[in-house]
Amino acid sequence: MSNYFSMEAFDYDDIQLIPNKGIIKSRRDADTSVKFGSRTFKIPVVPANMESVINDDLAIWLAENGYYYVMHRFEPEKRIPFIKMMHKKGLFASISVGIKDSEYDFIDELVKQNLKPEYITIDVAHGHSVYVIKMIKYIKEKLPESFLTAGNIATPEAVRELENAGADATKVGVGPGRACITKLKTGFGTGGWQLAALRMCSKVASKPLIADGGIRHNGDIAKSVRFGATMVMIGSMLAGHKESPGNVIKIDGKTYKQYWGSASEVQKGAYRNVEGKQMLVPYRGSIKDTLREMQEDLQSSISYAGGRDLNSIKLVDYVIVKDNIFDGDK
Ligand SMILES: NC(=O)C1=CN([C@@H]2O[C@H](COP(=O)(O)OP(=O)(O)OC[C@H]3O[C@@H](n4cnc5c(N)ncnc54)[C@H](OP(=O)(O)O)[C@@H]3O)[C@@H](O)[C@H]2O)C=CC1
Ligand SMILES: Nc1nc2c(ncn2[C@@H]2O[C@H](COP(=O)(O)O)[C@@H](O)[C@H]2O)c(=O)[nH]1
Repeated sequence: MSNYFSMEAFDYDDIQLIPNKGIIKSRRDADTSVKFGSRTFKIPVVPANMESVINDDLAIWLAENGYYYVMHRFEPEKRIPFIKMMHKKGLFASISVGIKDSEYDFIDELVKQNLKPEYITIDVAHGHSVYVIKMIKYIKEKLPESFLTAGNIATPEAVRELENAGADATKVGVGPGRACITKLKTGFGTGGWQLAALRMCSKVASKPLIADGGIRHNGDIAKSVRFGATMVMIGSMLAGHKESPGNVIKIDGKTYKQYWGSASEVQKGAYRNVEGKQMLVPYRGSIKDTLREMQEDLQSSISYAGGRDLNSIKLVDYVIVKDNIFDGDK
């Protein structure tokens, strides 16, 4: 068992990365692309696989425009038509599954229909579980060509066990999400120290990690890359767009969109094992502008890191400046 007591706990707001001598003439020369599975994507960012963040139209747009996506699993009967639709359009299919018995039938049905989604994500709250390990083994046996991500987890032990079971990537983050109340309801998770948890997991990971939850500023993407993330999953910051599934709400002349947790009462339709809430996020226009700005900011990060691509960010020094980073206005 690791000794977590001696671990330095810090989060995104406690860290600043230290610049190196720049070697590129323009930020436009910085390459933000990332390989994940057999494909290369424009930026290491993926919208959360939540019903309030992604839908069919957005998945199509993301796949067509060089971005990674993961469709949510909350309309299970639509997954097979979704895979067929994406493949008919010549696009990759990336779906989520759970671990209940019916999900084994779903995998069997994919095999029966010879449907091979390029990416599968096992999406459960407590990913370090014998039932997740069982599902990983089943999927890798039945659909060995699909790139399989498993999560969510919080510890190096979990990374090792899920990788050893056959996962091609693991997803780190239990409780740091904006719509999350896991930390309050259960007392568990990486809320408040997600970045340190990511660093700890990256020390043992031999396959890609996805940092999931807690991103509040574009600079947090570069910080995630510095501490070991290949991909960064984002919910609340990508839920307020015209393309986002939530309803538009106007209050006192300001426009918002609804964002709800996947373990919220709204999602579950019942108040049972609720670990999420519904909230409003500011309306932000088109997602393509937000993703473009994320790419530009990441290009600046690469320049400050003194390199030409994302690898340069992984090597920079950093300082911990606890409770000292303000946005200039506070
Ligand atoms: N990243 C995060 O911090 C969190 C994310 N979520 C998201 O909410 C959605 C619903 O999650 P989840 O409740 O796992 O989905 P499910 O309702 O599909 O539950 C997964 C399965 O695991 C069982 N289970 C056993 N222990 C736990 C546990 N501690 N937490 C959850 N399930 C457990 C459940 O049984 P039973 O219901 O009978 O216990 C169920 O069979 C997912 O999309 C998940 O990613 C939810 C919470 C935290
Ligand atoms: N504890 C809970 N976590 C949830 C729930 N629904 C989603 N999530 C996780 O949050 C991230 C997104 O985080 P954000 O900080 O970018 O908003 C998402 O990918 C899930 O891992 C929930 O109901 N409870």
